[in-house]
Amino acid sequence: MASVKELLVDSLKELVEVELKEFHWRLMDTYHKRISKSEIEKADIFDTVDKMVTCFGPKEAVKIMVEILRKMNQNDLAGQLENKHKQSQSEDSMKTSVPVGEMQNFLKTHKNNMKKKAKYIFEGNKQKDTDLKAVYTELLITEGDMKNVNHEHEILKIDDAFNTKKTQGKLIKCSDIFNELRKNNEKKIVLTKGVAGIGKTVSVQKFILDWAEGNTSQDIDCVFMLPFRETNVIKDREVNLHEFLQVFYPEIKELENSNLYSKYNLAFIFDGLDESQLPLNFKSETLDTVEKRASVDVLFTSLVKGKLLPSALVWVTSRPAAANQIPSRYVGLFTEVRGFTDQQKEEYFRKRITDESLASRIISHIKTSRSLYIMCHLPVFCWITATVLQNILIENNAENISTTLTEMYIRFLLIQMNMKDQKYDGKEQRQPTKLLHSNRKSILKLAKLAFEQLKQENFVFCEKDLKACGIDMSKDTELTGMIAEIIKTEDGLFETKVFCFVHLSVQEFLAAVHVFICYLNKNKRELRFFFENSQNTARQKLQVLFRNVKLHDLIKRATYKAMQSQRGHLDLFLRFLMGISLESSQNLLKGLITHTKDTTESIRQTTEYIKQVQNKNITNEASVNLFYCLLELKDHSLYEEIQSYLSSDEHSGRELSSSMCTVLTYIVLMSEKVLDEFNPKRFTSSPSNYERLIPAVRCCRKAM
Ligand SMILES: Nc1ncnc2c1ncn2[C@@H]1O[C@H](COP(=O)(O)OP(=O)(O)OP(=O)(O)O)[C@@H](O)[C@H]1O
Repeated sequence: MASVKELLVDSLKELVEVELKEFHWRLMDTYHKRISKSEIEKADIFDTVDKMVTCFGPKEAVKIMVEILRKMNQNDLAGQLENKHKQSQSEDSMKTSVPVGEMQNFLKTHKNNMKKKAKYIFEGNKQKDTDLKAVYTELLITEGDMKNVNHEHEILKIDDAFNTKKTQGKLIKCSDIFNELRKNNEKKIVLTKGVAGIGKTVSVQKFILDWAEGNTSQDIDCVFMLPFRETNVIKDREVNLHEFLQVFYPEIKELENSNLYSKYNLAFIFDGLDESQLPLNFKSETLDTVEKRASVDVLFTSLVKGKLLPSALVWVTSRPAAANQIPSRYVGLFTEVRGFTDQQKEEYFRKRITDESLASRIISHIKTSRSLYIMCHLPVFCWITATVLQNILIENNAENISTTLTEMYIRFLLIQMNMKDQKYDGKEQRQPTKLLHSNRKSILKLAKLAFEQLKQENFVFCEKDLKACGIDMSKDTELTGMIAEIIKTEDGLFETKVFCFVHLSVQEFLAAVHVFICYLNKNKRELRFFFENSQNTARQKLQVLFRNVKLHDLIKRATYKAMQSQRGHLDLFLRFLMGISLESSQNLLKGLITHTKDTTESIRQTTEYIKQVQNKNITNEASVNLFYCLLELKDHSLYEEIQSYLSSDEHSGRELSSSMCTVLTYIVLMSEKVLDEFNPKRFTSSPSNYERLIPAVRCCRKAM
């Protein structure tokens, strides 16, 4: 039986040249938003069919062709196409072992299951799941410039670069993501980047919920959500696509011989590329059939390349540093999650905290602290802040509220420990030092686990990994609130449980706690990771063990390691490590740490060092991360310096480095303030730096 494409080609072959022209004109007239004019103008019948199928999917392409042929009075041709398509569908369904009714049942059940999963946000509290709709606040997502993501940008075609730049900055709703992709061109993957905790996973969840509730993207029959952290578990297996999906969706087991992969519109969402342990080798073999087995890496790269299931849609999310692992030539739409605007921050707190007066108090409190307010553009930080401040303000009306990200995470740790004690051990609320002291062993074990796994870029662990750090699974309460079981897989007779931290940022925070405690306790063996490199001789390795490790040395090495990391997996860790070194943080951690250390001089040296690095030519991500590191050290001087450049008409008197230009742009974007006039010449005279300032132009009334 002929394929859909063959049926479509056969129909177009019947048209004479002028009729084909009319067909193209009608197609463009109605669907110009989804298919580009320039592509269709020069297309022959084969190109036209290919474009239609890629753009609309096979079923919809037939429907559209029938509709246009009817408008052209080609009723016989339209009728023939419709009948042949129906016939081929019923023949197909007879060929498969799965009757149509059963398939429809599966699709319905799957949609329902996806709805149930997407309904709640995973915040580590099994007893009290957070309802997505109750707290979901629209996020700022913009169409970005792939050029900024890909290191190979020099080889991008000029017209590609122009096309992306033209629309740069356009706002995109997560529920429209695939509609936007299809408007763009025939490439089928969306790549969304965003820093840790900015709301990538929640955006994906919101898309799924909207789809599963029948509100958007109803042309997609089936959506599969595939978090990279979970796919890592089977990364070494050889599987075909069906077997791969079955690991996450056991309900598709019976559909192996069905027409699910050939006749239905499918969307695959791969969340968290930065957590992937796949080699992502796009130059390796390519798979083009569902039946053949290959490594998970080949399956994923073939889907992205559009060779495996060419009409399926793919959405990949990633933290910025890892996003460049997908070559830009496969990306049809590139978006960036930018977090909450000032208005959205407020909206979030009002949704999350139902007691209106408490919400108002929290909002006004956050507004009084500059760094807290800036940080709150990160939704994850809003969540932690809401949890912490709610607790503090309800409990003891305290006025002295911490302001750094790190201090918020320490308080979050205290809240989770307190909740655990009250729930499982029936203990009354206790004073923080006592609370940390009594949970010391558990926290130290978790912190060790966090660091051990972070070093290896591992974000999911099995019972064996927990045991290696002395965590006893039978004492389930040890894990409560900070770590959670995510999946259970059945491997033959054995059941494997897989765990992860409640949020990746919690793992990064605990890893920093571990490293700081090792520094305090002079546990040099544990700190070797920062001082060693592969070229070290055995003697040099031994020297590390005898060296007196100074805090600013350790931080310098950690900064270097973080900037070396391809996937940026140490960025947040670095911020926490700096934050913990402050005396105020050490005081909060009393009970967990046995003694504190005066770190004033080390911190002075560290801030100086960061400012030196900021003057060098470093990546955008490193610039922004180091800017945050300074805020973590409660050093607001860079922030204030940049504000002064923005508010004055004068030349700053200082030529800003490329890194400082990035930070300036970042501050302008985050502050939401519309500048009256933006004149890059005030800050820099280097044309290459102007490029880093382009996004800031969006936020001003007049740009020079
Ligand atoms: N749009 C939103 N509305 C309300 N809360 C949100 C939103 N986006 C994120 N959050 C909150 O922030 C937390 C972190 O978000 P999410 O897990 O989506 O971040 P992420 O970008 O995927 O981070 P990572 O790269 O670390 O995995 C969520 O658990 C939720 O509490």
